[in-house]
Parts: sequence; C-alpha cells; structure tokens
Amino acid sequence: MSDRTAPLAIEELRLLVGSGEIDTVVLAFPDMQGRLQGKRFAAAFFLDEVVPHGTEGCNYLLAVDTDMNTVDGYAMSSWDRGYGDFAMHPDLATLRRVPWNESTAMVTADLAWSDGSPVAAAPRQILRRQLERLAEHGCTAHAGTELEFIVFKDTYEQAWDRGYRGLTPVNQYNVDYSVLGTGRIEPLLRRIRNEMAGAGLTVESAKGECNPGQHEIVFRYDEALVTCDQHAVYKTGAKEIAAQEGFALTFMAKFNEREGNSCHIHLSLRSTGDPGRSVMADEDGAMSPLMRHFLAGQLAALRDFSLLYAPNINSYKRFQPGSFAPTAVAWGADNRTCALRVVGHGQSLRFENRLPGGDVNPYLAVAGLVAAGLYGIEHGLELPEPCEGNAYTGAYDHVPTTLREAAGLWERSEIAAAAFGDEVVAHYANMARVELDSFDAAVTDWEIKRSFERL
Ligand SMILES: NC(=O)CC[C@H](N)C(=O)O
Repeated sequence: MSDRTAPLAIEELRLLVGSGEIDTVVLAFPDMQGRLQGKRFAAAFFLDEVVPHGTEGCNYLLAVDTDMNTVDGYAMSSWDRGYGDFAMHPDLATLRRVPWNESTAMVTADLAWSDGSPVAAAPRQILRRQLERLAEHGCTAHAGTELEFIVFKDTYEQAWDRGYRGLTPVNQYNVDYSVLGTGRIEPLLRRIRNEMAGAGLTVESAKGECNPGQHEIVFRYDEALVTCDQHAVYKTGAKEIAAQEGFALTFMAKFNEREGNSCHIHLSLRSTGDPGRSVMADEDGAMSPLMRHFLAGQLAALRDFSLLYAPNINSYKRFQPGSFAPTAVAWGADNRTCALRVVGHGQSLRFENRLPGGDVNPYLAVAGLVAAGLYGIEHGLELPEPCEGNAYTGAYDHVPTTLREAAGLWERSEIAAAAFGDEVVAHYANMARVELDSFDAAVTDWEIKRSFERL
C-alpha cells in the first residue's frame, strides 16, 4: 500500500456511511485487459468485513478471454484446477467517490492466493514488481497516460444491435483543437471531466481530435501505480457517464480506417532519496546518463515488449505511415514520427512512448517501460543519435505489424524472461494465442465484402 493520502480517507468513508451519504462500495481489480472486475458491496458490510479480511473472486477472472469464455492454456486457473478463488484485498490508498454512481465509493484491489502470496500474473502485481526493481536503483517512476476516444450519438445497446455499423459520430468533421467542434459535445465532456475530478483525478485539459467524434481528456501525471489506477477508473467512468447520457464512447485502438485512438504514455524518473528531484536531467538540463541508458533500453526492448503496448489484434491497425501513430523503432526530440518522443525541459524532461492505443492495459505497459529502462541501465546501453526528420521513411526497425509477430517476439524474449519471469511471460503469451485462435476462426466483414459476389 502507498503512503499517499487517499482521495477519500477511510475515516471519512465511515462518517459518510454513518450519515447515509454513501451506501455502496465497489471493490475491483484490473484484469488482463485492464478492465475493472469485482463486486458492489453494501457499505456497512464493506467496512466491517471486507476492510479487515478482504473478499474472494473466481480465479478464472485472470484466465478468460475478452468475451469471458473459459479458455485453455493458463497454468494458474483451469477446469483441471477447479477454478477456485483468489483473495481480493482493498488498497485503501485508492479509496474514492465515483460521482457517476449514486452514493457510491470505489476501491482498487490487489490479488493474493489463499496462503497470502501475491498473484504474480495480475497486472497490478506485475507493475508493483517492476517498480520494486526500479526502487532498488534508487528511483521512482511517474507516468501520465493520454487516452483518446470516439463518441457516437447512438447508445451502446443500439450500437451492439446494429453490429456497430452506421453509427453517428458526435462530430461530422475533424475537430482537432477546435473550440467550436468540441463545444458540440461539451455537456458530456464537462460531466466526464468534473466527475473524474470528484473521483480524485486531476484534470488538465480536453481537446478535439481528428477522426470525427474523437476527443481527448488529459489528467495530471502521478506516481506510476496511481496513474494506472486512475486510468482504469477513468475508462470505466467515461463509458458509464456516456451510457447515462445516451451516447456510446469507444477507446478501441482503430475503430475505422481513419485516425486511431492512442494512449501515449509519458514516463519520468525521480530520486527515491530526494523525491522532488528528477534524475532524467543533468544540472544543465540535458539528458542525464541514466536517462540515456533508460531510453536506449526502450529502443532495445520495444519490439519484444510490443505485446504489452499493443495487446490486441486491432492494436496493430494503428501503425500506419503518416498517421501520427508510430511505425519506426526510433527516438527523437519532440518528433511525433518516432515511437519514442523526448519532451519537456530540465525537471520536466521525460519521454513519451507513442505505441499504446486506447485498448492498452496501462499496468502492463508501464511495467514494460520500467523493465525496458532497467534493461538499458543494467546493460549500460548507449543511445543512438536521435531521428531528426521523418522516421516513417527512415531506415529503422519496424514496430511489429501484427499481434502474431508481437506474441512470437514476447514469447522468445530473453529480456522479458529476465525481467518478468517465465510464469508472467507464459501467461500473456497464452492470452495472445487465445486471441489469435479466436480471430483465425472468425469470418470478418472484410472477407464477405471482398468475396461474396466477386470471387
Ligand atoms: N495526438 C496525436 O498525436 C494523434 C495520435 C493518433 N490518433 C494515434 O492513434 O496515434
């Protein structure tokens, strides 16, 4: 548990439950996709039983596919093992109100086996482990995640019933930075921003994006684990608020052939001993040797760890030349054509990984960034020259173009095995295999349109 002040202190929750202002507490953990899975508790039961003892959930929650099908290949959870429980323990540092649910608070859980040992393949645990490794080097990580999304005038139910065809985006044209265009949907965006503030997130800004109906809300960076917890709460909350207002909102990486939904992740390092001090910049504001090694590690592990940054079939459709989504394993100073973009000055110096899409599991992606950086530090990797022009046309290694390629790289990666251990590598390789098998068996709209009459 972090020693930071929770957005809602437990003593305050007790008072609010006593006065009847809060009657429900959601306890949830991020699953393999980064979705919140858990239960809604009567608040008094939560305080009396769940705070001291935790609760249980079926361990299949870290061994099903996106559609909640039981699938083979997971060592920790299967029919053969009886699909028992794991324990869910509230991390009270994450306790918050969720204003979009009446009289409700929410808290994020860590998972443990019945003997108290942590569930190694749980995303929150995977991130914790890498942050512990980073702490051994005297550093803490701060992260910011920048999610884009597309909003439609249809409800989620209408969208589902129509097979997601013929939906009406809330803007008809590109509203990138357009104050007029974002105004069209401001009542919804305002509700999301203000209610996220009520949930303890610090809103920085909102802007329009390029694909019709596409928008982005940015929250202040924070300690890496805090940011990932907030990211999961935000995604769930934004969808719930959109649904309440009769809209459908998607974070999928590539909804159509236009611009995709990115989730650029910013990362910076501070000194554990001197918590305010960045260790990425020298006294003169240039990149420190530590940052150069850390960034070189990002380049070295980028292809191996793409599965963590782009975990779905659809994620790879974003990586098109000239799309602002990356194709080149390259870094540059404020260069949006590169996978890795160095930004900020002095104490704010940091890098941005532009691979992740809105479908990313932030816990796994940030764990990947930390592990990649540590690989660079521990091996003293030298940073190549920055890309100064158009990385799309430069002579660089290409980011993986399919989930299949990324899964192969991950499964064979010595960097991944050393950083995450065999259990975690196998678990997420299986997740990719399950997704690929399902996709390989599916007949897509593309095939029908291409083949039905003309072939
Ligand atoms: N803001 C941007 O740079 C656009 C990013 C773009 N939408 C992507 O999918 O990567």
